[in-house]
Amino acid sequence: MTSAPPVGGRTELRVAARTVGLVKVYGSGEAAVRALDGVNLDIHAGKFTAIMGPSGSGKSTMMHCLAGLDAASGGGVFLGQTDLTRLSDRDLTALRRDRIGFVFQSFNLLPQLTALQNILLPLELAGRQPDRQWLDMLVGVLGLGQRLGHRPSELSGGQQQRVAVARALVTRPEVVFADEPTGNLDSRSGHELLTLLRRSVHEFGQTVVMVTHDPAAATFADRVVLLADGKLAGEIFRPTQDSVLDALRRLGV
Ligand SMILES: Nc1ncnc2c1ncn2[C@@H]1O[C@H](COP(=O)(O)OP(=O)(O)OP(=O)(O)O)[C@@H](O)[C@H]1O
Repeated sequence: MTSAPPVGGRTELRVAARTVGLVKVYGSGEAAVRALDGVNLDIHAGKFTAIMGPSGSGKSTMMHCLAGLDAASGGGVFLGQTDLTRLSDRDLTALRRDRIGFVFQSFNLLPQLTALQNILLPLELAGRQPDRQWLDMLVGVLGLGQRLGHRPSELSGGQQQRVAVARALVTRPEVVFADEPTGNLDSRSGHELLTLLRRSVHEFGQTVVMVTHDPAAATFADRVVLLADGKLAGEIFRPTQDSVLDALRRLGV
């Protein structure tokens, strides 16, 4: 039986999520694709981690496995001490609802709900009451106070993305996963969004994991983890645009 390795360890960093020998194979026989090939990765709690690498290197697969959206083919995936590979579909759904936040590139807001209703949806699904102070703070920091009664179609792309961020943070999840969160934004809105994610980490202790192709976006992270061909291919602490570009170049991007 796989059990969660001790949290902490030599670096004194707390571990929010962890993969142990993670393997993910799509398809079977001749058509099988080994998207992840034995990845051991710790996601540090209260830190902003970016996952980067060439197209097809396994970034989205990694994130989907970590977030319990995709089942591992082998190895372990832990959120805190919980091994996701041992959970039933029902328990995984509850875990995603109660312990994880998501920010998708396409926002995924419900069009018939107002901004506020979208933000509160995860709490409603979990049968929890909003923490009024936290909600007010999020809405204030995100500059959404005047827009709470609007539907997504009445909001700009940047505003929609801020609603999506508020929705991801409202439950104070153990980890927020962001998949190319700036992909559909102009550069100013993208910069604002990354600043918000970074503030949620450094001011509120949130753990954030982001998949991105953008070296400028990666500089908002505390650490960049590089993937190539489904394997870990390095990491950069306190990334700069130059150090990220160098690393990507070495990987043939
Ligand atoms: N549902 C699937 N069925 C079959 N193969 C898949 C599936 N999803 C991903 N793959 C394959 O797994 C590998 C890793 O894909 P993944 O989407 O994780 O890469 P990525 O690094 O996120 O790529 P990109 O930067 O292009 O988004 C690729 O070879 C991809 O074609």
